[in-house]
Amino acid sequence: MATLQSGLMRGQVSRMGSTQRRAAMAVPRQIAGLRRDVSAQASTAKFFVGGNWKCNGTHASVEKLVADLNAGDVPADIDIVVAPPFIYIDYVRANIKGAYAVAAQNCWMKPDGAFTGEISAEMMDDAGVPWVITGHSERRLLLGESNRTVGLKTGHALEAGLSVIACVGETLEQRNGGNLYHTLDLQLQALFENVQDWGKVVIAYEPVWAIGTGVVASPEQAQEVHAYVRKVLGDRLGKATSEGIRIIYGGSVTDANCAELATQDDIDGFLVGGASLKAPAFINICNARGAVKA
Ligand SMILES: O=C(CO)COP(=O)(O)O
Repeated sequence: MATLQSGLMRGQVSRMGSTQRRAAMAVPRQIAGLRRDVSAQASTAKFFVGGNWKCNGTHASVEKLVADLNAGDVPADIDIVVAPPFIYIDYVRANIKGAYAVAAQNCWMKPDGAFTGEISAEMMDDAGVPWVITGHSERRLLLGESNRTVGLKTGHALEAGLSVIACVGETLEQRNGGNLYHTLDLQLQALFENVQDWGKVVIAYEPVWAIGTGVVASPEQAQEVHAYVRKVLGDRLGKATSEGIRIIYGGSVTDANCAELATQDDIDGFLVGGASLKAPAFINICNARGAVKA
């Protein structure tokens, strides 16, 4: 229990239900040591906050969320992107203020054709949607998207002119089985095989065990993985490129835990699920580092 407590934010455990507590107890605070020295690199990137609304909302609730986001003060010197369900994207795009860009939560990997139910990156570009999320763990795990599929979608979206938030992250079984870095290596390799222009890619590290569980990675746990990802990027792309790529953290981020996470050298922002549906919390997360207001 001491290990669990020390790995979580203060007060978090007492607010959890029993299922969440069990999940939290299975999360080791100390993960296997890094295979390489990662201390030589640090981020120079602009802070980035994404709100992934997932499959949530009604027209009425989306209208209210947009109005509430429009009423809030957010920093002018960061990037903020919200990802509504497809059917509400155009409404949000047309009505949200300029501080926020919109994203789709998925895209297809061909421009057009007989792909019933899919929406292509070209269509998003045509409809004024500049961002897309690829490789979210819910699509990997619930819809069977492989590393290869995620790589192809990411590469295709970039070629179609979109910017991409590409998600990586391990399950609890992978972490506990000592496969954290191997899992990340394979996920990143699929991106290396398909991405030409890294200037339009944000990487979201989202440990599956932290998504929607209330069990946030500790700042040290998140930093350790972010530093590893940046080192891998640096080895493949060069130090200057890797330092400019945003590596953001997702998994039970709230306005209570974001400030401490944001102090870590290699945490360049957040991808927020549940808390992005509440405007005051999301606005507070956008202000996690404190900055000049828009
Ligand atoms: O999956 C996530 C963002 O993409 C994280 O979700 P939660 O913030 O609800 O844990």
